[in-house]
Amino acid sequence: MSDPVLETRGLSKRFGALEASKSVSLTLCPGEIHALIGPNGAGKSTLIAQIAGALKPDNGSVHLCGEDITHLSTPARARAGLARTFQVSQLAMQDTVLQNALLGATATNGRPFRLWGRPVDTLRQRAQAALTRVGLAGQAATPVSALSHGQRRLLELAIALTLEPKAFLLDEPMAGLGSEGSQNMTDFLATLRTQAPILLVEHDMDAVFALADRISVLVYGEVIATGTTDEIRANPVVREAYLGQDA
Ligand SMILES: Nc1ncnc2c1ncn2[C@@H]1O[C@H](COP(=O)(O)OP(=O)(O)OP(=O)(O)O)[C@@H](O)[C@H]1O
Repeated sequence: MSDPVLETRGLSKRFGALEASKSVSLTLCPGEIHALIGPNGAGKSTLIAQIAGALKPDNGSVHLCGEDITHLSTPARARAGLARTFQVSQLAMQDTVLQNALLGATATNGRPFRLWGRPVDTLRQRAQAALTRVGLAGQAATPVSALSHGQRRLLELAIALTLEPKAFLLDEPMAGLGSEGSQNMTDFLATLRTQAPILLVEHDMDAVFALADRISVLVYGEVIATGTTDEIRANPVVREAYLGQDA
């Protein structure tokens, strides 16, 4: 297998007596979608926060394209090519779709709102290209508050795209979407992997099993299994701990 784009080595995090991450080692390889699943409270968001730089691990390290990025801040990791979308929407509701996308593009400058060093037109083109990619080019002048929930999720992905990422961290992109919205998002993510590999945290098992090349199962902060969709479906420990007998 080729070298991983993103790798965690022995990430550990405690909240008091609770071990929310127990020496988690994962890889994300070029072109793949690696899904991270597990019951509520298993530690998925805690792990994503450590990878994105929002939470400092007690032990372990995070590597992007072979570089140790554990010491970098969240914005520095984003500039290095780690694009994260959030479980809870963080869009600027009163601003337009294009303004929100531009914010993502300017963030790669390291100097939000100060566009020295990079022509504004280039940033605008990059933002517009990302909106076209997610199908929101026609809504560029629309305030975010007027978008549907599904469109807002797509805008979050457009902002991630403006970072020209090396890897995507997607935390529950299907959350709050109806079945049609989930299907649209599933179709979109299937195309997105050609741009950069995706570490996908998701509760929607239909989407996970449709999209993932590999799945890791987290239970009580520990990866209890990693494998292909067929291997995970057939794993008796996973069925017992999470998927149930019907999977
Ligand atoms: N800042 C914190 N302080 C104390 N405990 C925390 C903190 N953040 C998370 N936890 C605890 O760590 C455990 C893992 O939480 P986490 O949110 O990472 O799980 P999760 O798998 O993402 O859950 P969900 O699927 O419900 O989003 C939980 O028991 C949670 O209560």
